[in-house]
Amino acid sequence: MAEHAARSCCLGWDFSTQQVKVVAIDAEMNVFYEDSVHFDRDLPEFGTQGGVHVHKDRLTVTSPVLMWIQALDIILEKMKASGFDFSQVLALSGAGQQHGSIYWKTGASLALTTLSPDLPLHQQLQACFSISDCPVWMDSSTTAQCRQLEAAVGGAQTLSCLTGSRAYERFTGNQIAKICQQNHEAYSHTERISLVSSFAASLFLGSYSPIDYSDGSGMNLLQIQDKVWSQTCLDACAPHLEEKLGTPVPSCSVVGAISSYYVQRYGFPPGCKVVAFTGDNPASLAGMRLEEGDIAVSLGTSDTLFLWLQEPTPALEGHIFCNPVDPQHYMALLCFKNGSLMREKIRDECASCCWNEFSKALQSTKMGNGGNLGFYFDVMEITPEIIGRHRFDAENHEVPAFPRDVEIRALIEGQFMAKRIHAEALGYRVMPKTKILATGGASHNKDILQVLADVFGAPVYVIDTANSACVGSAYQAFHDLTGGTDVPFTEVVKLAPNPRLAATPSPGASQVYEALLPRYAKLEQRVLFQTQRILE
Ligand SMILES: O=C(CO)[C@@H](O)[C@H](O)CF
Repeated sequence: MAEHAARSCCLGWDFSTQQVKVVAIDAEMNVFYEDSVHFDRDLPEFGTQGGVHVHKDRLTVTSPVLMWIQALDIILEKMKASGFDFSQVLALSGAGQQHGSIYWKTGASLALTTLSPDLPLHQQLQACFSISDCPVWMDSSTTAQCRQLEAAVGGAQTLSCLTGSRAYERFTGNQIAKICQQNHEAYSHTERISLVSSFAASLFLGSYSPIDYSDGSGMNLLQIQDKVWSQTCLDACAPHLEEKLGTPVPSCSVVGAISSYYVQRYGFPPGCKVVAFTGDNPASLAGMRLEEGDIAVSLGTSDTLFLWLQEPTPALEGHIFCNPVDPQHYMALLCFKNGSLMREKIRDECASCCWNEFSKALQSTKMGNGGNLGFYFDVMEITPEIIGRHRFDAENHEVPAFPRDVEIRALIEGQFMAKRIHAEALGYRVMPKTKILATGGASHNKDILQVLADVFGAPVYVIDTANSACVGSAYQAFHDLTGGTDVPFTEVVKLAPNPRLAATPSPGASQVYEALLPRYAKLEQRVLFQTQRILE
């Protein structure tokens, strides 16, 4: 890569499932450098697939912590070889895949604080971990621990109100409980437990970084209203846990200056600030510059909704996290498993495998689809737990089939009505200034986006979120440089490129869907009840 002109900047890191990524952003919010190290391709000696090891039980999923450290060594050397001017880095922050946990062995802090600039990190830290293969978010082996935790606090809804989510297998508290129960020797020789985000921050700090409120909200351990650990949850998971976790901090906190290791080995300025790292989804919310009342819809293999909430109503579906940008507010995450795979199936069955035909069907059918409603879940849905295809006519009679064009509209209207209904159940409300930010594969189809705008009654914008977690982390670094919460985040990032308007609500859309949404909600409950009876 060409020699870079010296310009003050911030770095944004992302320690994601499959790679470590970095972007450099200048004061005009331009991304002028990006790089990545792909675990499977660049570190084949660890033998991961998609950055993880899926164990024989098909439930346990881990990643080797030394792989993450070696990836950081490689990416820093790549930046150095490319002539990147580290002396211009004013601050850095980052993100990590949520829920993963790292177990620092007793005495590891000494190695972390006395790093020699003559050696790479991985050679100096290889004896610092009591668990070498760390559980990550794809793990689903802790169902027993989830039930124990919910029982200890008084049930799933109580846990959700306390920590923002009912117990989920991937959530860190349940993972720690499993390690404490099944590998107590390792647990007792652990002096610090980090999330992937705070682990990465610790590498740059040269000491243990605290866990931030947002990523800490993904553990089933943090009281999201008071922003302190729930002693009941800690005690239910493992003994002496609070001392191993440290005290959580606001997501836009400076946690220290960069370790002298990076000053001497790479030329970072001694005053380079390290801003608390957070989870990849909270960082993406910052990267998409979501504001109060906005909603981000990622239309991918599974569909994910990011919501900005002032007053959340925790439920048994979805997740409420502390907001990474405004410590007084919250964010929510809703995952819908039957996303683009379902859209592609109906395209193949009803539009001759052709997106243009699919779009023509949406153009030729009216909003509300003549009262026909459909539920399309070829794999067990997460939100809510329904499986199968269920179609209803205008009189709520279940019918075996729809004409092709009606089927296509019923799929898309149903997917978006479900999103609105479950978002509103978490406390979300469409506001006059609401923007919908669409991203992911299906956001390239303007007819699908038109239905999204009509169902929500709000304008739809499209944004590129390829590096949203990295970019959001760099924005956070800048935010802290310019005064932290004293200066609105939106003010700091106002020069960033704006999203493109793609669709606005059709005339009469709100009347149509205000009438249809309650019907859809009632029929969803009916189908949910049917599914639960079948599964019993
Ligand atoms: O489990 C998740 C969120 O709850 C995933 O989005 C991970 O953060 C992906 F790394």
